[in-house]
Amino acid sequence: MGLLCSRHKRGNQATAEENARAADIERRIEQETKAEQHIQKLLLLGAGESGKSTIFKQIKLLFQTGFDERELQSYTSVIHANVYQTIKELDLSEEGSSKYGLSVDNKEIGEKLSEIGGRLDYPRLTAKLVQDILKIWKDPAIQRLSDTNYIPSKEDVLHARVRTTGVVEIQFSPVGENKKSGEVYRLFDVGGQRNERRKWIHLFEGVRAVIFCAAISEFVKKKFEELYYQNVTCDHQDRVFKIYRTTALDQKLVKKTFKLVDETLRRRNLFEAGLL
Ligand SMILES: Nc1nc2c(ncn2[C@@H]2O[C@H](COP(=O)(O)OP(=O)(O)OP(=O)(O)O)[C@@H](O)[C@H]2O)c(=O)[nH]1
Ligand SMILES: [Mg+2]
Repeated sequence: MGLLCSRHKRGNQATAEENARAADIERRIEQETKAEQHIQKLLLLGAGESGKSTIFKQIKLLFQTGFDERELQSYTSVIHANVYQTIKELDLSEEGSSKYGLSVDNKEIGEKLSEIGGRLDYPRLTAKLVQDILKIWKDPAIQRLSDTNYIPSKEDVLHARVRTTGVVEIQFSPVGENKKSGEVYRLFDVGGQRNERRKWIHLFEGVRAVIFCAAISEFVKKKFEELYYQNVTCDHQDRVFKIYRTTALDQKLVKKTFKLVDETLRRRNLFEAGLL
């Protein structure tokens, strides 16, 4: 833009100015490229609902600014939508958690209603069914969410579910007990739906590590490892293959896991630089 605007100026002065500006832009691009080189890019991959965005949110909470009031509030509509979408899951979630699951007495009703909700033709609404619906409505898990003053907590946001479309990124430097790692990471969160693939595939080659989110059994882990080593090409021999088990909802565990990822990558960097 700046270069185009100065076109109307006449004489050497304008040219000198233009040259200076062009040099300045070039210097800035160079600086930015150099700075970019220090950033380690990490890509979160995995099927839909495998917890990629949950990890992304945890990283934001752990190593970045977290959620401000507005962001928390913006999740209210998501959480309310989740209630309608997942009344079924409310009764199946973790034992004893009255916040995210229906109370034990109401589980059976929850199951019955969600089964009815899934039918193609609904039965006539009887007095008994209305009573059941009222009971569910009064459950603390539901009441809490319908309070007019309700503002989602961090935990609620972690439990909230929105399908990701496109690519979302965050840049951070992990902080340990009392010090920063020194590494700067850029984490990419992408959609797990098949039709999202074309939006992130270009990132694949440029990333330092792929963090694969999946519920993985010992058997699948072995198979995965076998396949990886059978298929690794010369170009990717410097890629590290490691499996860490974590629960995306458990902040402490995610922090520990990320520290391990950070350590592995830092050691790898030193090794590649010939320092180790
Ligand atoms: N019980 C349980 N639920 C989890 C765990 N991790 C994530 N969830 C929940 O499962 C859902 C996962 O959703 P996301 O993190 O949005 O999944 P995603 O991989 O980003 O999905 P897409 O964006 O559609 O590709 C959320 O409702 C989470 O709260 C976990 O370890 N245990
Ligand atoms: Mg997602």
